[in-house]
Amino acid sequence: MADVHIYFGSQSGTAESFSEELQEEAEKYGIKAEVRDLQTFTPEGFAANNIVILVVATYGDGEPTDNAVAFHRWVSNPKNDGALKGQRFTVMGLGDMNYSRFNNMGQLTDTHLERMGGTRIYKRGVGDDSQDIVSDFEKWREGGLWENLKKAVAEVKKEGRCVSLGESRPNSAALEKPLGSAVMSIVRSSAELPAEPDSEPSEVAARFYFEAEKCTVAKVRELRQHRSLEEGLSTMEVELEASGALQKYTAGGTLAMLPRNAESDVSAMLKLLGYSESDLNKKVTFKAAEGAGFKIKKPFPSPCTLRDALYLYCDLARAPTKKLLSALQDKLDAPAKEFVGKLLSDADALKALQSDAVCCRMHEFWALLGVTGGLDPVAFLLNCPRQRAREFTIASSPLMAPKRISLCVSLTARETESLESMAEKLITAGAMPPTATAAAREARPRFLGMCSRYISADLKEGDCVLAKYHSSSLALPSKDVPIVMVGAGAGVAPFRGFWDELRKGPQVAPAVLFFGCRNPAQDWLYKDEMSAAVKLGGGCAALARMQVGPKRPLASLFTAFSRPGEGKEKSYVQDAIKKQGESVKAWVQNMGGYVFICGSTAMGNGVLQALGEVLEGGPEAVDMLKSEGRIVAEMWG
Ligand SMILES: Cc1cc2nc3c(=O)[nH]c(=O)nc-3n(C[C@H](O)[C@H](O)[C@H](O)COP(=O)(O)O)c2cc1C
Repeated sequence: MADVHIYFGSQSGTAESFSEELQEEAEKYGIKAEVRDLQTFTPEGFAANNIVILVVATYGDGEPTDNAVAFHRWVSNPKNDGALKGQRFTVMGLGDMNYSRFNNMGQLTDTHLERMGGTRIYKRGVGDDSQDIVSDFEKWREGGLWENLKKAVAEVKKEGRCVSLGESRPNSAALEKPLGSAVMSIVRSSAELPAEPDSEPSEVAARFYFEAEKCTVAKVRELRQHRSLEEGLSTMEVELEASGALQKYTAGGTLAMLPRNAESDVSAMLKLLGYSESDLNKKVTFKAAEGAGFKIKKPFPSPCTLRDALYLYCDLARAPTKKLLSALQDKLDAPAKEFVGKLLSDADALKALQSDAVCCRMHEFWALLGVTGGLDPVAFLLNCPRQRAREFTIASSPLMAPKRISLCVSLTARETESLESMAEKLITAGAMPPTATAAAREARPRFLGMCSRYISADLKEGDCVLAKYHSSSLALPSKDVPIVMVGAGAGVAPFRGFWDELRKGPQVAPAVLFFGCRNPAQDWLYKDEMSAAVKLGGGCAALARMQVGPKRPLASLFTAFSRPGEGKEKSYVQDAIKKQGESVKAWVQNMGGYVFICGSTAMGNGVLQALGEVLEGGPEAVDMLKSEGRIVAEMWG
């Protein structure tokens, strides 16, 4: 039995990979650790552990990740008080400071474990994904975790747990063989494939592929008046046919969608793996290396084509991870093998390679290393970082469009940093050949976001994508109270769904929209629809009565343009809020209204600050309204 059990609650894989790092590092300290997915948690199995580390992320609005729901229910239940008597624990929580319930799960897990009788052996860690979550995790690990764990392990060995636990069985997940024991087949036709044994997803990130719905793209259109991919200017509306569980979607909810790698990344990777374009239709499957008889863990749904494996399930837009390098190292020729060995033993060099600012792509790394082919395809496909689904706020309402979900997606684009300084660091560390400097000087194309690039440049009507729906805190209240919506750019997405819902509903209290963009002639998204949703005559009752045609649900529209053109004064949505300060105060504080904010973090924080200036009670009033769920902000970037 392991000395320490590391459980993770993870949605997109960060908590899972941090747990794996802890397991690996524990070995250096002579501690036997084992990682477990909270999905496989059973009360008896969990309670039987002497020392546990919980690495848990927070999702939704302060909620557990999908794989931690059952665990969270169990630890929250006061009936289970005392069930963990004598267990030693520590918690690392992952979250994002932009959410009002920052790190809620880390905090609650820590409190519940103590309430249930556990003993905290080391302080709770707090990771903030809006800043540098990797450094937060490192600081927590290095601030005394290992000393305290060693002490706890020695105590347990000497004194035992000191509590009778009754009958307890280890978690069945621990008995399964690891993924490393799988082998891959790649053949021309499905008929040649060996039978696949029963299997399940290997990692949290891979679970999405098995659970998501396949949906057809019904429509793709540019929403900006001026589009230029070269300048990184594009905002697309995507309409997806809502299949299966997606038909239960709500306005303001979240849709996670899986992107595809760019063709150039796949072509370069095919060569490195010893394949060519003509192999893309070959079928790939996995089976256990030691023969049938136990379940294997699948990296992605198979049998599938090599095309899907490379385009959909592998993330080729990032540098290799430690896991992938370790898996490939043995089959590399010298000197690449030695360079990779050096890289694996040097945390700073690895960090430089994986820096978000540089964004070194998978094939760029191998080119700098001087490797042009011969990578082991089985090790690559099993261990390559998985492609993550990207989340978007839904821009439609099921009341108006029950079978179609719209998304509004702006292209993420920025100048790419050169690879040169990263290559120099790795050369100095002995983890790259000196020839890398010249190769690293070559110009690189502009950095484009993985999913927004795919949508802007590649997605077509009739394509099929994998998508999954999640509810969110952006939802209209059931009461008839004022609604203040504030969105800039693609941040208008949920409000398009909202004005459609308001059009169908009985709302009498005013609903107003503050909308911001750069230039009204170039990027005013949904301009016609938005204008057609606003009451005529600035809300004048007499004019409203005269109105014909569909209901106009918005009492007012306030616009702000940050680059309005020569001679015109620029303004931002926060300026418009301040200008309408008295009305905003009356809607929110006198009439019990709600404020919804959606868009970039900079814009959202500016709006929150402006609200702090116009509302009675200042920033404290804003905090109070946030905690009551009457100011809801969804921010990104
Ligand atoms: C849709 C969504 C909702 C989130 N909600 C919260 C939240 O309420 N509180 C919080 O602190 N962090 C929240 N986060 C941030 C995640 O907890 C954070 O990014 C974490 O590192 C993810 O870990 P994982 O990759 O293991 O799932 C949210 C992230 C997403 C994408």
